[in-house]
Amino acid sequence: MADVRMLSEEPDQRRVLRRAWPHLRPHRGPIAAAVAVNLLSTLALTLVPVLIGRAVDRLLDHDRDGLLGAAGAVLALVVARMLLLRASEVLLTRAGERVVHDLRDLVVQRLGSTPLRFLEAHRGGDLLQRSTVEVAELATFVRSQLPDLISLGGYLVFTTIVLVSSSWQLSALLFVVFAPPMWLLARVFRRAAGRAYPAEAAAQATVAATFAESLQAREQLQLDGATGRWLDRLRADADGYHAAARTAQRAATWIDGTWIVQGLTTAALLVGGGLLAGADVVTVGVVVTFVLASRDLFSSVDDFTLVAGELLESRTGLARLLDLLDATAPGRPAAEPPAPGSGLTAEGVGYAYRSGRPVLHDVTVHFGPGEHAGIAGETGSGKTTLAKLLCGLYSPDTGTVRLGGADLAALDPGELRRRLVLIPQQVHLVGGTLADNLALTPGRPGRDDFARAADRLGLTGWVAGLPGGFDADLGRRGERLSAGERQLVGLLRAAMIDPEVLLLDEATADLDPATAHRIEAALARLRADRTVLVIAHRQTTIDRLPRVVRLRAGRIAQEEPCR
Ligand SMILES: Nc1ncnc2c1ncn2[C@@H]1O[C@H](COP(=O)(O)OP(=O)(O)OP(=O)(O)O)[C@@H](O)[C@H]1O
Repeated sequence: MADVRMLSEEPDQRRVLRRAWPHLRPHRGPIAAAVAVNLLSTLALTLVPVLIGRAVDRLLDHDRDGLLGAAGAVLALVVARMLLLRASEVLLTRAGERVVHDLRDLVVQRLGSTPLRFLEAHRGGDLLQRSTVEVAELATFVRSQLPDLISLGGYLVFTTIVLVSSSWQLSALLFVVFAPPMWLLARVFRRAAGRAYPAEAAAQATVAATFAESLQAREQLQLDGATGRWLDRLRADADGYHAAARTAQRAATWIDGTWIVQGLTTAALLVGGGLLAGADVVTVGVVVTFVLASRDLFSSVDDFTLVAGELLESRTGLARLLDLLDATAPGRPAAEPPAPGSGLTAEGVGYAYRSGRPVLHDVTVHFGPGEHAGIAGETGSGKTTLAKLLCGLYSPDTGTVRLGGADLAALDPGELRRRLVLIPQQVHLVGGTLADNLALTPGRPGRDDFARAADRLGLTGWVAGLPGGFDADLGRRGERLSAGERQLVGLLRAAMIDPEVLLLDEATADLDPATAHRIEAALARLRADRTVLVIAHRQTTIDRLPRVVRLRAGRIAQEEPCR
């Protein structure tokens, strides 16, 4: 079995920003502008305590004009800060939303074109969590926390510069009393949160996956009377999530220690500042500036630790999303499309769903252009698997499938889907009308195309018989149609795509004679100028086919002579 790159529950959290850079680069201009405006607004805020300190010194000097000037400057700074902050929030949210929007598009596009083997190897809930919940959380972070995070970072830098340039002695005192314990607390929090948050995200994904599975398997679970046991599993997953969430909560309590450090620092500043002012080393205004700025600094550090928690969570989500994007990145560049009309060939093809248990062995078979043939064999002999390999839905583990000489694995996926169409046993339909389902065909076909396809396949009467015609509501996932009727929808889609090779995996469910006849008649009309391969499950079909390739336990057993 060819290796599938499995996504880890614990994503690679190193160099997340560098890995995200290719997705940020197209938006670097708006991001840089938003960050610059945000930093300007932060600078305005940082200068307020300095001006208040100056105002206090003017007051003590009985300098009335100086006092009024400082007070006016404070007012102007506050207004400027408000306007700049608002502008930066709008700019940053706009730029961030664009990045998230593009990421969402990309993940949908990658999941749509990634090999089925990758999708089958992962739990649906996990992929759902990464491609929807993780993206939504990133969008929330960009809208609500990212502007704060940038302001806080800027505020810490600007305040440090202002304080050091006002008094190095008080700055040294502030640094010695405040920085080491805060650094220690931040380190402990980071270590605890670094483990707890990914574990919480993984446990949440497990609950989503089990829940999604229970919806898919609900009928079978009820039929088997296994609902109780399944509930036990759901409960165990929920307990796991609960425990992981509590650990994450405990990690967050380290942040409370910052209150004690803040109280100690204010006391130290008041005593140290008082002594320095008494010795005329600094003015009273500088002490006021320090006390005010340090209070702002504390609340910034508080906010920073809170936002840092959100940042770590969002970083985990972004890392999980980037892992998914890396794992689903397109492979080698597409090869030149082959000229039409050289037929379809499997050369020494082997395939295994699970390691060491191949279901196809060394299958070599050629179907010429315009040939009408069947693939038959007992249940489980590998007919459906061969059909999926012949239309490029799966890539073989060994050997090659070629269309007119070109390896299907190297063809552009769009080209592949236009030239080879497989109608499976169970055609999957989406909730909505017949027209909604027919519209899910390359080239954005409209009503006229639907009507032409129906006319070409002799299905106009069948469509007219549905309540509402093309507007007939097919129910959730098309459940109002039988397996055979779903295949008619598949044939209508195929008629619009007009592929070079059409593979039909006959529905195994019992078809009513009218539907069986409609499928046969539609296939006969579709045959002209194209290779049509039928995975034949019914003897009546086998009897009608001009050539039948028979599989036994994954090998070509015999070819029945042309009739
Ligand atoms: N998605 C899958 N994962 C694992 N094993 C699979 C999967 N699909 C098919 N198989 C196994 O591969 C083997 C071949 O299955 P396949 O569906 O190709 O046979 P088939 O001849 O089309 O059978 P049928 O006539 O019942 O449709 C079977 O043993 C089946 O259990």
